[in-house]
Amino acid sequence: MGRMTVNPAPTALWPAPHASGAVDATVHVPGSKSVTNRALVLAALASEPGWLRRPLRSRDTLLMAGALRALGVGIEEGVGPDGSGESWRVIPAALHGPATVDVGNAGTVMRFLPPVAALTDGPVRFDGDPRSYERPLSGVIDALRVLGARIDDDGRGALPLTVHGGGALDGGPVSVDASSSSQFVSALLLSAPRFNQGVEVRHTGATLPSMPHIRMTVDMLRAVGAQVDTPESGGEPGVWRVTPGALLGRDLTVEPDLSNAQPFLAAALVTGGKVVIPDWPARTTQPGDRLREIFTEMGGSCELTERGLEFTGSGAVHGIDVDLGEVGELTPGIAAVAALADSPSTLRGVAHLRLHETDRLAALTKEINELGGDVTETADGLHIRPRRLHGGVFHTYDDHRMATAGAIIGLAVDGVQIENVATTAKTLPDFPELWTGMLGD
Ligand SMILES: O=C(O)C1=C[C@@H](OP(=O)(O)O)[C@@H](O)[C@H](O)C1
Ligand SMILES: C=C(OP(=O)(O)O)C(=O)O
Repeated sequence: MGRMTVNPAPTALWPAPHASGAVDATVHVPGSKSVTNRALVLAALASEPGWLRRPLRSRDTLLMAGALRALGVGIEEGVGPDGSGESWRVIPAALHGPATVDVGNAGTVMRFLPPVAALTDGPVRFDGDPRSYERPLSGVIDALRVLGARIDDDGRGALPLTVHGGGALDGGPVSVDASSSSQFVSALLLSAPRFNQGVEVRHTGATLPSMPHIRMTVDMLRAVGAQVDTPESGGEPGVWRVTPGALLGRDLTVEPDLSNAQPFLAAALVTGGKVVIPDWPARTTQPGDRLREIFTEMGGSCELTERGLEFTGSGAVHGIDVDLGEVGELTPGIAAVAALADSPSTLRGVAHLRLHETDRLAALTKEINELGGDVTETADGLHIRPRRLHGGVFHTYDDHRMATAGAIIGLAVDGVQIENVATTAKTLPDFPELWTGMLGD
């Protein structure tokens, strides 16, 4: 079992609202973290300014924007060309060091930015939350060294570290074991159009999690004019190639974060109610789109209409046996629903979650069991046998998805208190307001 990160500061307890009946609400979910942070990097590396509309403003994306600004990129508040508000104008500029980057505990910032830093003309120091020192990064560090970068770290292949930008990077072929995080592959691909020789990334590990997130990287690169060859476009299995070339400045509207839609859909499922999520994309690479299928198997039904995704619970919640390797970030919310189901569940393919914001397998097991549940860890996931749960404190370990998982359980179980609900600010700062708004609708 891995180590759970514990916030040493005493933090407030949030009484998770108990649902008195079936929810019936429309919830506007803010923009996708994964899309916003990729769009910021690509816009910063482009050869002309671009627009980002309805960007997510959360801890992870503000850290990304702050880091790019520290490297010289202009990111201004603005009104988009169509007059809509809530936009960022990204103005690329020569990338400079020295600079300091705070990654917080954002996987996207700690993995996507070292390749960008290698293109600057000076030292860029990376630091972050204590947990960021424990999260895997060696795939990015080792690969960048092979591609020509100079990096000082303390020998652990992790944060903190300094990338000594040389004004350019050779690029070329590189092998990486991305079995601990798909973000290693995404990181190398995102900056590769700016490497002298582009990149050829060959994944060498036995497994590769979160493929939809790699597809998101490829799609977004292509949308700004990059040439990318992938295993899916007829290339070799496990090999991605990016050709060097200039990137376009685009006008991109960010989709709602479908993984952050999860607790609201779960609310419809566990209360036998209905939730509508406006602007659910008809086609997307976001892993949260798989919820339509997973939560249907668990007892709900859904329909994409002109109002958005209309999701309805039947009143029954069923267990599920599912491999979540492609959609690991959905695991905490699925585990919460599974703990309230009428039959056991097996969640598989997510061993790498032990190195996410916290050890999510250990944290879910401990917190659900402390409310009276019966969860056991397996080598790559969880067995969940539903039991009658009781109230108590649900600890979050600085993990936004633990907080939302606890809130789902609180809908059905009286007296659940979430410790440090404010940790949802990592990707969804408005969570408590959206949650109580949904219940009051
Ligand atoms: O590239 C991305 O935006 C992400 C990739 C996934 O990371 P891992 O492959 O490390 O699980 C996912 O869990 C994370 O929330 C976001
Ligand atoms: C794993 C996650 O985040 P990160 O981008 O920090 O890896 C997550 O949001 O579930």
